[in-house]
Amino acid sequence: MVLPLHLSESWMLTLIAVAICAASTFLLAVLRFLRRDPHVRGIPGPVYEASWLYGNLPELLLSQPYEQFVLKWQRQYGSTYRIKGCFSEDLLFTSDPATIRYILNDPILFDFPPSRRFLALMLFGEESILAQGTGGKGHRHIKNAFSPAFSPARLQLYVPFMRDISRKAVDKLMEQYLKSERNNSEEAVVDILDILQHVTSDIIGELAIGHNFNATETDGGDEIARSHRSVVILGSKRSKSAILGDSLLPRLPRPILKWIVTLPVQPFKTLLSFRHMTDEWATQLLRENLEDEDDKDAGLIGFVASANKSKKRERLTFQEISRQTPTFLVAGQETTATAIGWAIYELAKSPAWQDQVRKEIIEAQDTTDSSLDKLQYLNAHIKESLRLHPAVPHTERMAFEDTVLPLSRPVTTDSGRVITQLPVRKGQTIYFGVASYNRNPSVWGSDADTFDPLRWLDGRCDSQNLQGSIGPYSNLATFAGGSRTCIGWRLAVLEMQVVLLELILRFRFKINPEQAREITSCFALTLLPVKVESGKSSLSLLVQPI
Ligand code: HEM
Repeated sequence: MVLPLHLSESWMLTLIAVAICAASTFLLAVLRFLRRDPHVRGIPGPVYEASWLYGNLPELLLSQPYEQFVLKWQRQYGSTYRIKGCFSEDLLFTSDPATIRYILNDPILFDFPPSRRFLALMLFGEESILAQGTGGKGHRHIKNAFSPAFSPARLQLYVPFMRDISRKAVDKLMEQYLKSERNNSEEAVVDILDILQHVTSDIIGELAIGHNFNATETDGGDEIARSHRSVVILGSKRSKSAILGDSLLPRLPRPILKWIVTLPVQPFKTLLSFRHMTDEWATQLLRENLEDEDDKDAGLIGFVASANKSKKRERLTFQEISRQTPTFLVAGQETTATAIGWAIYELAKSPAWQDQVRKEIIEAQDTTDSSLDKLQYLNAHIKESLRLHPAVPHTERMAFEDTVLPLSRPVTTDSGRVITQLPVRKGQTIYFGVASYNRNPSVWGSDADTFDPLRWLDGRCDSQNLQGSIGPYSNLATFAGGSRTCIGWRLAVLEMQVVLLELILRFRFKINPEQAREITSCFALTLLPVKVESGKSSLSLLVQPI
């Protein structure tokens, strides 16, 4: 039988790709075996759940709730333990404040493993801040140039816009409420996840690139917003084969990889289409900015481009500016939607506390702009929510040289030796457990696992009373720290303040008793509070207008 040419070609290509992957799997397994680090291998950790092919990664990445295994392991083995990766690779997992500080604060010794940078490179281009290594000049150069665009004064300019979008979200919620069936208390079950995703999409679009996606009003927005959504959905699909793919693909030689990503398969098509679309948009935006001295409507990217024009030395290149467009859209949208979702979910769980937060907002004389920081209950709620539910629950670093990790507490190895520091070899992957650190009893006390916003008001979380201080915001690991500290953390907190304020004023949220047990934390690109049914995630709560 003769296959049509295009079909036979794509079959051939797929076969070659499969053969390459199989050969690399074998090579990788051999390499892993030869490079096993005796120090890390001797650290206690969960072996019983691990399979040779996937290691403990299915427990880490696919279990619901996400915390199920990481907290169990933390209780059992302490803040530093070993887990298994694909092909039985020894990976270190840590929530130890001393180790984390050491790792985050040395940008040359530790950075993303090549696999992470490769993903960013594919999706955003090599000039993206996420694709640049912290050991080189490029990362610092880009970060220094963009940081002023996220200053408190600059972000305040966008508060009226954020309020505007939040009020559109209120209207949308009301529309859905009116369409839904109500119970005797006039409450209706409404899924708030899509609305939050549209709100944060609109805000990041306007802030980053001065473009209104109009996602909240139109339930999805324009072509770029929809393409961005497809990327988020693609990234959130988790499975054992995705785990294997994530482990294998980035290790293939660059030319083979470049060829593989051009294969006519849907995931690559989605990624490339998003990249082309945002590239085109950013190019047009920057051209306009170059021609127009006073282009005030070009968002943070335009602000940086204007500042760049007046620089005599160390100017950013066109790509160094434009490639941050897709980076900010992806890094800043889903994360913030997730964070707001968790904050509303926690309010819904505690009606009395919710009333207290609302009362404070109503009684405040001034809830505009900078006065948002004075709303102590609202801010305590935001901090506690970010502590217990970090949108990025763990991240990875690789040691680029042999080194010795400090430990704040001694670890007893499998052979019974007590160690107070841990030597690791060049190439060792270390998981930084953000969620585990934020719930580490050695840092936050024995009730670290309990949602208690009052801990932020009674001095328990003052720096001098905590065993560790890591991130840029309230000693939380939520926005990481060191050279890869989240550039958008102030924006995220401001967005949470504005959106929550508007929603709390207009609606009362309650847990729907029928779904109370079904909502769980699910790691799908970010850590979401959702019920997953037939592949669709939802966060349905009982909503009642005030
Ligand atoms: C609640 C919301 C957010 C959370 C929890 C969050 C969390 C994080 C974390 C943990 C990192 C470090 C990643 C790592 O080391 O592996 C990071 C980096 C980053 N975030 Fe955020 N983020 C949030 C919102 C935003 C926003 C609104 C933006 C908008 C621009 C943004 C842009 C970035 C960028 C560009 C980086 C890379 C920084 C670098 O490599 O130097 N994030 N974020």
